[in-house]
Amino acid sequence: MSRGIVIFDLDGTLIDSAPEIHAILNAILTEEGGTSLSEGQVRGFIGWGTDHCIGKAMGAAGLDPEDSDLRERITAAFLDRYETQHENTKVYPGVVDTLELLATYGFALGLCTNKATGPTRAVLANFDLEARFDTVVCGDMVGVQKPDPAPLLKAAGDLGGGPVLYVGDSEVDAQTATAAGIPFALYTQGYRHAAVGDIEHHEAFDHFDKLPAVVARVLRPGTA
Ligand SMILES: O=C(O)COP(=O)(O)O
Ligand SMILES: [Mg+2]
Repeated sequence: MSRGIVIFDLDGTLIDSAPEIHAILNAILTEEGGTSLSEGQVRGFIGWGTDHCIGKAMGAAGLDPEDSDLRERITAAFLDRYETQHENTKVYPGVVDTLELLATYGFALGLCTNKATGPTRAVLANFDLEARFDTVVCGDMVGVQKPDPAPLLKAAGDLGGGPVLYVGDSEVDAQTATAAGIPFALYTQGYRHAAVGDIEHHEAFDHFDKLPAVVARVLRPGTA
C-alpha cells in the first residue's frame, strides 16, 4: 500500500501571518501616501496569493492598483521586508508536534500555498519548517493558483501519489480540494471568508492536536 500523504496550506493554516503582512503592507502603503488599513481588512485579502493581496490592499488604501510602476515598487518593498521581518508571525499551537508525529507515522508531508516562492521560503526558513516538507508548491510555480487544482495535484504527484488529505483554512482550499478530488480538512481558526458550514469539508478541527485523529479517520478508515 502506498504511504498516505498530508498536504498543508500555509497562511492561516500553519502560520498566523496576517499581523506581519498587515504591519509590512501598512508601512509601505502609508510611505507611498496611502491610508492605513486595519489588520482585519488585510486578513480578508489573504488566500489568493501575494499579488492579489497587494492589489486589494492598494485599492483599500486609496492607491491605484492599475498603476504598474507603483504596484511593482510596493511589491518589491514587500518582498524585501518579508525576507527578514517575521517578529509578528506565529506558528499555530500544536503545528510542529503534529508535523513531527505525522512524519514519524510515515506520512509524506507537502505544502501547497498561494504565497509566492520568495516569501514562502523566507518564512519557512525563519521557523525552521522547510525540512519538514517533502515538497513545497508555491503560488508562482505552476502558472495557475488555487482554487485551480493544478498546484495541489502537483504536490500530490511530487509525493508519488497515494491517498491524500489536504489541510487548509479557507474556501479557496476547499474549492481546490474538491476540484482535485481530494478530501479536505478545514482548520477553523485561520482566515475563513465564510462560515464553517458554508465551506465544503470532510472534517473540521480547531487545534492541531486533533489533526492526527482526523488524518487517521480520513486516510486510514477503521484505525481511529
Ligand atoms: O494568499 C497568500 O499569499 C497565501 O495564502 P495561502 O497560504 O493561504 O494559500
Ligand atoms: Mg490559507
